Amino acid sequence: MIIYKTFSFDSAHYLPYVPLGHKCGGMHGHTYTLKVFLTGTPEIESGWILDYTDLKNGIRPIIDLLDHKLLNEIPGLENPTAEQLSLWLWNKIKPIFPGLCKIELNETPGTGVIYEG
Ligand SMILES: Nc1nc2c(c(=O)[nH]1)N=C([C@H](O)[C@H](O)COP(=O)(O)OP(=O)(O)OP(=O)(O)O)CN2
Ligand SMILES: [Zn+2]
Repeated sequence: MIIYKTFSFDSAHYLPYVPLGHKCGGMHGHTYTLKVFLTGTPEIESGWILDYTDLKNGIRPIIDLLDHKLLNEIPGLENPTAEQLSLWLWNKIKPIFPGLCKIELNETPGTGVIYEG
């Protein structure tokens, strides 16, 4: 079974390696949406895989590293494409929640990345 929780954060970025004149070369912002998926078996006593509140409390400090920040200034995010941000998020979340099986990161409502490790 898989549970998930959705998070949102606002960040600025620019993409340093796009060709001259590309719209993403200049600084701009996105409201990112992150869905974190955990796989597991519901415990007999609680009936859940993990309390959503514990998931929220574990992910929140990671989101706080990104929210209202310039992503390019964060170590490991010097080229903050959605793909690189997904990898960065995976590497932060997996040690805390080993059941992590997928993340879905939307940069705009219609574009995003799905990463399954
Ligand atoms: N594979 C990727 N392509 C692009 C990325 C990325 O991270 N991975 N990022 C960008 C830029 O961040 C850009 O801000 C987003 O581009 P786009 O989706 O085109 O955004 P728009 O809001 O302009 O979308 P429209 O649907 O055209 O309005 C670019 N590419
Ligand atoms: Zn962008």
